[in-house]
Amino acid sequence: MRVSLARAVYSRADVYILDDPLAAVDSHVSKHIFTNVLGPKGILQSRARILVTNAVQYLNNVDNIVMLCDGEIIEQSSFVQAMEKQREIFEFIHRHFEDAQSSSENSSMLSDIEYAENGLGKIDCRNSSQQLLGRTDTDATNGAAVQSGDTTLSGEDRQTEDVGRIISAESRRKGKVAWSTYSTYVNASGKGNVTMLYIGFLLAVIGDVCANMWLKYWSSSSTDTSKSNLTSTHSPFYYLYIYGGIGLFGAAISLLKALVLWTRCSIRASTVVHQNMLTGVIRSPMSFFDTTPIGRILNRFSSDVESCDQELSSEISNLMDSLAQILSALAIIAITIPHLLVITPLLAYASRYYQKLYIKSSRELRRLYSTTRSPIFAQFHESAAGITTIRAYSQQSRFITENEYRIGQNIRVDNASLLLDQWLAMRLETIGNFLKLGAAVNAIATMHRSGTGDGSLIGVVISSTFVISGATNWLMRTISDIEVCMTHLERAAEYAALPAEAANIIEDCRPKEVWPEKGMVEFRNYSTRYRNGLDLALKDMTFRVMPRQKVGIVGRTGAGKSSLTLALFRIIEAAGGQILLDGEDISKYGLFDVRSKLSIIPQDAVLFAGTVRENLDPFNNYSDQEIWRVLEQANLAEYIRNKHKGLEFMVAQNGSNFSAGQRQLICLARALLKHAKILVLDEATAAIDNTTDVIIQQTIKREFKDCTVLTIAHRLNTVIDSDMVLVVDEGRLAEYDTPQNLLANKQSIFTKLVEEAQNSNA
Ligand SMILES: Nc1ncnc2c1ncn2[C@@H]1O[C@H](COP(=O)(O)OP(=O)(O)OP(=O)(O)O)[C@@H](O)[C@H]1O
Repeated sequence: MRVSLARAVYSRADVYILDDPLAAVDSHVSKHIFTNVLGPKGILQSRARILVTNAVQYLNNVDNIVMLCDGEIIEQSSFVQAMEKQREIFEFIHRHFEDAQSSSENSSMLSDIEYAENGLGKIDCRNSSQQLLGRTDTDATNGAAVQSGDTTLSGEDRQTEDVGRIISAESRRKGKVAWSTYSTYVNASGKGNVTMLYIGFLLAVIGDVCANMWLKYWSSSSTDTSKSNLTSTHSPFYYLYIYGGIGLFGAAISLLKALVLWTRCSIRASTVVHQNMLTGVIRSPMSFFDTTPIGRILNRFSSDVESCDQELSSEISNLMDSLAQILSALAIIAITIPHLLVITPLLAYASRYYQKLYIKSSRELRRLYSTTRSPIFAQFHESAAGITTIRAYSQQSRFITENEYRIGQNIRVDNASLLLDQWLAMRLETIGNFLKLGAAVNAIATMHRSGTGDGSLIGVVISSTFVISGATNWLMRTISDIEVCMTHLERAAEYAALPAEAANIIEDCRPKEVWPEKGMVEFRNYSTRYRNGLDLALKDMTFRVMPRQKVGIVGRTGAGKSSLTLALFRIIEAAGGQILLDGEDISKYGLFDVRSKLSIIPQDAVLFAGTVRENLDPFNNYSDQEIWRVLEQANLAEYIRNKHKGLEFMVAQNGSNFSAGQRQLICLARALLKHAKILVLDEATAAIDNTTDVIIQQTIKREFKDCTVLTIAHRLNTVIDSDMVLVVDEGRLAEYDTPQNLLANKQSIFTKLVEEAQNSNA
């Protein structure tokens, strides 16, 4: 968020629209942002600012407040007017402070600890608006303090960004395609299918030779009879029928070959290659997705797979056809004028020489073509995803230029490939012409020697040399194209062999159905990092959460709170130490067994394209009644009911037809439905207004009273009545105690966080 904000600030626009920039940051940072950037004395003071926010505490510092309800503006006024009129805005602000106070009052901590003693000053909801009205803006000292605090934060941030931006360069192999890639394709096609194809190929060669030899026999028998003035013993239909029969045989073989190739080998190979690739990517650890742009993955799944789907099979078909033509023509020459074969090795050698030169460049060019395509996909994906930002900053021309540049780079490679094709074609044509010349000279010499010469024989030989010339040309290109296509298969196979996460299920070591029965969570000297080469995100953490305890996890932005939950789900694996659930080390179980036992409402709530029902219950395990019950509990039932189609209402891709808050509520409903023994709430209500938040908090308390709940929160009021509070600081466990004890210690980080929250609310 801070990076987006910085980008916005430096765009120097006239109007700034800031969509809840304070939602996912702690109170310290949010106050800093408001004071130094968005507020009346901030950097943007001379610019028009439209701030979309739930952060009610800043409303007295804005010029105009617009309140929306059900898509309509229900009130619009300055803060002072709104307080005087005491209508919707007043009610909303009032409710916010009432809720804040009631959640504070609910907490045992607040009843035990004298707030006044800590110098925090209780918020009086009756006076809240007056407090807001009378509040002077952040003074210079405060601002300075915040600023000094942020210097460290910016430092951290820069460091984080540097690391976060590391995108691994796309690998590009060099040299020959390994034989293992060919065998991968043969195995994917199915060995039985390949054998059938091979037999079909041999039969096609035999059919071709027979057809040509029959033609020769036919024409020579008519020459013989005319020479000896005899009538042929067979009618022309005899020859024609047999020739037709051979032709039919050839056609049947071709059909069989095509069927085997296209309906068995090709489809099977494509399915297997795609499936393996998909499995490889889906099973990849998070570090892969962190370092691989989505466009690169899309490129492999589109153009590389397309090449396996379409090009490769048609090239194999071409290869078989041209090879069959060459072999049958060679067989005819060998039977008729064998000494002509002497020149064929020479010509074959010359063709192969040029083909080898060609393939070296062509293969690398194709690899380069594939790697220069990925940035086009990546940039296109990035542009489509950030279209609103691009338009808002009028950066269309920059993105178009960049797109053109990337396409240009790709076309340059394509152009070089086309030129290379012409280079090869010219050389192969010349070689073919030498063969034709050799055959013609040979025929004339033979006729000259014998004085007569067998016309039919010479005709067959010359036509065979024409076939050899054309087919050799075609064969050389096809061999090259197959190798080039194999570079795509090589790329696909590379994704199929990506390093995978731990096994989903370890058959020899599966937890009991009821595990974790109690819900005890224990971290023992646990450390983790996002990937090799990065600093530890969590360092030597040791703590224990007792069954049914409610633990609030707090800390500054970037302290490591979310990493803690990722570690629990084994999204990132341990660099040292252990995590135990009910005393069992989670690393010994398969990932499915661990993850299916936990529930999470994540910071970025994820919804999938499909119906509301599918999003809540993808495996169809629950009845409609149960689903409505959890929707009711999540305060969403009315909204979904109003959608007419109810549970069948379609959720758009990424849940884009739901607001951020509603997406979180659907995740809450999902967790309520699953009702796992351990629930993790990662800023689960960051995008939800305070009143709904209070309802949700009550629901969670009621419904998960028998469960262990770990709550990560920036709004401290949501964790202040937890059984325990765990403070994370720079990846370390800084404090772990009851909120009462932590607040009793004026030096504790938790006390400071609460003070900051109170200050920003005051
Ligand atoms: N995918 C990632 N790759 C590399 N480093 C990461 C990644 N995600 C987080 N980090 C780093 O790990 C550290 C802890 O981040 P984490 O997201 O756990 O913090 P947090 O306390 O949850 O922050 P916030 O309150 O903003 O959500 C930070 O230094 C962050 O830069």
